[in-house]
Amino acid sequence: MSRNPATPRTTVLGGGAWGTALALAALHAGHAVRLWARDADMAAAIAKGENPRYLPGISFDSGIETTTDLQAALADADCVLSVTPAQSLRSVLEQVKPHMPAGIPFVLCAKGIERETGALLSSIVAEILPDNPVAILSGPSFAADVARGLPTAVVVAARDNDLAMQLAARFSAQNLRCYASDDIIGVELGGALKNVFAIAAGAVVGAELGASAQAAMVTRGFVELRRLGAAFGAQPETLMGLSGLGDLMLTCSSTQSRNFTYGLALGRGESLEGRPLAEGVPTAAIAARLAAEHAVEAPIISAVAAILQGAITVTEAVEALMTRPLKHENKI
Ligand SMILES: NC(=O)C1=CN([C@@H]2O[C@H](COP(=O)(O)OP(=O)(O)OC[C@H]3O[C@@H](n4cnc5c(N)ncnc54)[C@H](O)[C@@H]3O)[C@@H](O)[C@H]2O)C=CC1
Ligand SMILES: O=C(CO)COP(=O)(O)O
Repeated sequence: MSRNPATPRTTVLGGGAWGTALALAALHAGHAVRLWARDADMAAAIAKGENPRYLPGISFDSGIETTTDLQAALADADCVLSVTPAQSLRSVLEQVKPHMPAGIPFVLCAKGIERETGALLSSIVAEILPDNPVAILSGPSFAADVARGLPTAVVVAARDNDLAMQLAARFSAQNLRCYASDDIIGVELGGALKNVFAIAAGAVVGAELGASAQAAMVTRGFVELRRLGAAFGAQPETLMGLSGLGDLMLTCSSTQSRNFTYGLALGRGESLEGRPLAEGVPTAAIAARLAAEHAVEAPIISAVAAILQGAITVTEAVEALMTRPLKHENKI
């Protein structure tokens, strides 16, 4: 179907909770929206105004055009939002590459680091789609809140500040406020690593160690985020913002977070089989390796990785963290 060239034409890759919510947000911002889902039933349901698997109980405006055909999805797009899980990005990009219009922004909305290589997602885009500017959309934003039209603020980062401003304006609408940033690395790291600390915070709560321990875990996790940020060249103030402190506040304290509830299950000793996507699981392992390679002290990230590997228990991890050598609080 041809679309009005004056209307922003946004293509969303991914028919999960966040892809659906962002497609709706783009629709509400006045865009013509096409959503690609690999699953035909999912595509059909979203076109009808529901996503019973990932956004149960929420019905929304139909008006999102859906397809399982990637070429058709990308045909006349002028901006692409990439909303499949972090570990699938490389394979999705290989499929996207032959059909991707040159020069249009590719906006990453997943939160994670590639498990196999340690590559930041933006560098995978730069490698596979060298002719498309990459941007990152991140910040404290539960899909269900955005799909319900509740007020939410996020940040959009691009290396080129003008592009970041254009994208922030493009996706802002009455109840979605987008700030701009030129710090891709900081925004990316904040989004990826908060998931690891959400697992840690959930584990503390699940093990009934108390609200004080939860606050300590999140605060010291934030120190590790700032240390890794410094090692990777992130701007420190970025991590004090929405994709950093803001997303830690949200996901380290709410049972709406899949990473927090994954940690809860860990702390309670419950089964971890068949749980919803928890991006912090693969990211913890690779973040622990990256921290070691960059000589960054990151005992919480290492502890989460070791717990997930089955090498230590939550109780052992907390005991080890509590008995580390005493130190000055502000030595980043
Ligand atoms: N749900 C939320 O509140 C938010 C999620 N995010 C991030 O967005 C990303 C996606 O999360 P959700 O949509 O919530 O996950 P989800 O589990 O609800 O949906 C994931 C979707 O990706 C599809 N998918 C998985 N592998 C694929 C592949 N190889 N090719 C094509 N499609 C594939 C699945 O079929 C599913 O439709 C994650 O990185 C998450 O951290 C970011 C902000 C908010
Ligand atoms: O990233 C999110 C909110 O900002 C969603 O968190 P979860 O993936 O833990 O549900």
